[in-house]
Amino acid sequence: MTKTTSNRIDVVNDAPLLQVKDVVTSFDIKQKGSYFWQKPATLKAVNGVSFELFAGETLGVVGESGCGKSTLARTIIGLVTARSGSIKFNGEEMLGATKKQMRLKRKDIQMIFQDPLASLNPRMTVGDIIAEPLRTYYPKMPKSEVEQEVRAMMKKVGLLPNQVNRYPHEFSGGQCQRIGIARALILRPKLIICDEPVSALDVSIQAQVINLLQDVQKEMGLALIFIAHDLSVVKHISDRVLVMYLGNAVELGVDKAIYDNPTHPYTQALMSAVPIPDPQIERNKTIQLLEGDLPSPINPPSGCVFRTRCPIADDGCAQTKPVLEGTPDHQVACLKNKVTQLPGAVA
Ligand SMILES: Nc1ncnc2c1ncn2[C@@H]1O[C@H](COP(=O)(O)OP(=O)(O)OP(=O)(O)O)[C@@H](O)[C@H]1O
Repeated sequence: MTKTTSNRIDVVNDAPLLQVKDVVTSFDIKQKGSYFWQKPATLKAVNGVSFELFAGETLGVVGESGCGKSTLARTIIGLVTARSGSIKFNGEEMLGATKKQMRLKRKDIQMIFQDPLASLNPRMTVGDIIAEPLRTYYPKMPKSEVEQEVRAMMKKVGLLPNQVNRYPHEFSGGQCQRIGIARALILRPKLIICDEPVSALDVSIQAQVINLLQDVQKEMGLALIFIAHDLSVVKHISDRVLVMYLGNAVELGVDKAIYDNPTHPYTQALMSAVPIPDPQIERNKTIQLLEGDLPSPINPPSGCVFRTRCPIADDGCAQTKPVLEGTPDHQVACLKNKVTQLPGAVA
């Protein structure tokens, strides 16, 4: 796979399509062994995350399991409600929007899920699955037009239009993900949130699905939020990357800054595990292993949440919580390591 150049579309005034500011999403958790009169504990799955996304741009979101990537995605699309913060889409606030307002916005924001087969209704034909959003939002659209749209979309995503009456179980994992993509695209959204869209697929199929996403992104001017464990995949597809740890954004920057100059000790550890195509460099590199377990998000460490596993933390890191700071192209939330712009590191 070769890296494509940025798809970002410079819109009037360069206004962001999506503005996420200080978003906190928490869950009330009844702890094991607690009495019924005891208040549930609060688990902050997303703890004050902020970023902006522009039309046509791809933001990769990385971090180990349980760091809040999916909850962030589900909060943006409105499947869970944020406790506080602001999420603006096209300049309009989505938090606190009425159901009717939210329904209209949902037309422009779609989601693709990790398990392609499980995310499709097994009792519906592929044609009905892809057509469902059209029927919901345009109930008066003539049947023949719906059929035409569905067949055209199947073709666009590499499915045979004559498979329209088949059921999801008759398709491979990669084909099921194409069905999910067709369904997400049928309303011509502006943003697609892809939550680990290729993790469940064979490596050989992953590249096909990613290339398809990139092709439709270019053609339709889509913005993508791409959540993944595989940092190589994120590098290939992203214009910018957000690194999360225990519900917090610890580093945010253009892909070159994050991959060539990882600055937060957590990002450095993640990046050290990414395979390098040159066998000699790969053989000689040191993988930074993270000591200790991920702390419980119910009882996170004071100050910097990464300090309990950080090789460079000192007493000060327990006192002050770092915030993202740096340049527009590269920001880091660390009290010890600050962004240094390497000559030529950032385009
Ligand atoms: N509905 C829920 N109720 C209670 N806790 C939840 C809920 N959803 C997520 N969590 C908790 O929130 C934290 C973040 O979970 P989330 O699924 O967002 O992380 P993730 O980074 O997407 O992980 P993964 O990569 O494994 O999907 C975890 O501690 C998880 O247990």
